[in-house]
Amino acid sequence: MSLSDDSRYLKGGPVAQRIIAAVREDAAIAKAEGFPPKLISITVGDTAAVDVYVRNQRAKAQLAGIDFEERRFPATITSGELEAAIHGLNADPRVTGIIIQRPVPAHIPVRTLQAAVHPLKDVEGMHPASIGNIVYNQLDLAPCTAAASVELLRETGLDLKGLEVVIVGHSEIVGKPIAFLLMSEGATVTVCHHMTRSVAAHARRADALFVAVGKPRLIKADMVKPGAAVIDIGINSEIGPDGSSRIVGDVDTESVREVASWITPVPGGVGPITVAILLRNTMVALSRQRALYEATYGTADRLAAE
Ligand SMILES: NC(=O)C1=CN([C@@H]2O[C@H](COP(=O)(O)OP(=O)(O)OC[C@H]3O[C@@H](n4cnc5c(N)ncnc54)[C@H](OP(=O)(O)O)[C@@H]3O)[C@@H](O)[C@H]2O)C=CC1
Ligand SMILES: Nc1nc(=O)c2c([nH]1)NC[C@@H]1CN(c3ccc(C(=O)N[C@@H](CCC(=O)O)C(=O)O)cc3)C=[N+]21
Repeated sequence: MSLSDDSRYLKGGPVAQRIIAAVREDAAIAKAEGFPPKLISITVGDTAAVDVYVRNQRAKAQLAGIDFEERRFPATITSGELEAAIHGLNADPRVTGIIIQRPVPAHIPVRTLQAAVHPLKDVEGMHPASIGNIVYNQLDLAPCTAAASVELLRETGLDLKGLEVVIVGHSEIVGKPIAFLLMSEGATVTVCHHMTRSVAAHARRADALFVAVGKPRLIKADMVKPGAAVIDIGINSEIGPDGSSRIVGDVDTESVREVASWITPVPGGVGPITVAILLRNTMVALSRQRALYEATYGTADRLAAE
């Protein structure tokens, strides 16, 4: 059996395609009604994982009928200058959503930037006011990667209620929101990080293991419970044996696939769904903006109002 036919592989492509098809229909309707969706990506400096992400955002946005614009800023820019640029985008009625690609250079506090994005345009749900919603189980606009990872776990058909879940990595954009999303589904959640005494001891208990650290092959077969679902979120650029650059996750897929019942490939797992959810979130943001527009002008039809 070829690897791509192996049912142990939880592939992201079909899930992403489903989401993008629905976004495409919504976007076409919104456009016809005078509300074309537009997503702006802000990149500061250079990072390989960001380049892959932005390239795919552009391609899939085009497929879905969402305008996409990349704003690149040099690593030497000040936080104040970036905040001013974000405020300009907040005020621009043509802009539906703003995503700030992480990481940003060390001299810029990323939280200040995330808080500068207007919550109605916050398509990643990273504004402190937005991320609070997932604590209250309001889940329709969650951080994209976290939502994508949970979406892939659902593909296993496992009952999330009471499921033993272990998450390795507790960043505010991936690990922590996954924990909240799964708690709201009734899972029992353990979160590990670099101070955890034995990641292996926790990981071996997991029915579902999520890994978002950024270290190739951190998770080996002896850290995985037989029959578990392993969701590999890592996106790491590596130079392969033939000298060319390639993307690998955080899991030693070749050995872990012999133990796990399900495993997400990298590439082709969580990544494509992350992009699709970003586009879906852009449509959620647009519908919230339209609701406000309607409440303000008494019509949802911008063409009629102008
Ligand atoms: N597929 C996708 O859509 C996406 C993939 N990614 C990828 O996921 C990975 C993680 O991203 P992100 O969360 O932003 O990264 P961060 O660097 O922000 O977080 C990494 C986390 O891993 C923890 N950690 C570090 N070393 C260890 C260790 N040895 N054992 C256990 N935990 C450890 C850190 O803990 P502490 O803080 O305590 O040091 C931290 O919580 C990266 O490879 C990134 O490229 C990210 C976003 C989207
Ligand atoms: N604010 C912010 N949010 C993020 O979610 C975020 C970020 N910053 N910075 C960078 C990381 C990385 N990341 C990826 C998402 C999808 C793919 C992706 O589409 N990967 C495909 C394609 C790989 C390819 O084309 O080679 C795959 O895994 O199959 C990659 C990387 C999101 N991140």
